[in-house]
Amino acid sequence: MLLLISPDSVEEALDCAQAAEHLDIVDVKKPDEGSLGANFPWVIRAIRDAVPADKPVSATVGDVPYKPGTVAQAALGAAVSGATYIKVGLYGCTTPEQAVDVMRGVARAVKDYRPDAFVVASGYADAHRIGCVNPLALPDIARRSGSDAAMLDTAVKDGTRLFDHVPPDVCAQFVRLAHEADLLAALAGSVTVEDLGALTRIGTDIVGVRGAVCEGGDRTAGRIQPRLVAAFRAEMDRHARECAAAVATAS
Ligand SMILES: O=C[C@H](O)COP(=O)(O)O
Repeated sequence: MLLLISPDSVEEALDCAQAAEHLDIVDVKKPDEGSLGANFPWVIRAIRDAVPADKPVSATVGDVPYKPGTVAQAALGAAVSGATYIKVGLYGCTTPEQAVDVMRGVARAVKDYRPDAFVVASGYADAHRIGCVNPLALPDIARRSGSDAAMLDTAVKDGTRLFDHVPPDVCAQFVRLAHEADLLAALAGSVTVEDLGALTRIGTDIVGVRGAVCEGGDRTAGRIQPRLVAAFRAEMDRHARECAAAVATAS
């Protein structure tokens, strides 16, 4: 499982750089503009310059409306600024067709510019609270639009977590659907170390985290702490070892 950490500024990205050996993807966002709030192009550029060259930089394009042209242009802006993972939160899409429209535009805009870019279609585990597409529709939306990964995050950061809205067995179904479509499955949403066992067992490819590695567990007032990133990674590695041992024993 890959670890994606979301700094909100160049300063926090430098903290991530200190913990670079423990993480896999640096994900630029602006949490005060929403769950997948988009940051400024110059912040993405500065963060790309600040983190080691072998760490991919991801950027969120926002909790986007159903405006395929606008979103495609914004996604290209993130790619031009140096992000190679482009994450789009399909907040304003109420049907799978709308979501496919948006993601098709994003995939084309981004991959015409940079064919090796990685496009992530993100829905929300608490979609029922905001009226957007159902979480289990995401893998098919990602497949039909030419995206590379299907993701879930939570839209409302009120202390509830991914599994409060989409229990582990349904997340497992999400991962299965993504894998059947040849996509990576990414899961996030106030994930804590307590969730890592289940996330590992169900075969999650990417876990996205911010709050759990911020001081006091506070994703808005707290700042990312390199020691918390290291501790989180150590727990991920422990679960990966336990899972591998259980598989070996069973076979
Ligand atoms: O992409 C992942 C998000 O940054 C998750 O943030 P969170 O762990 O604070 O919900």
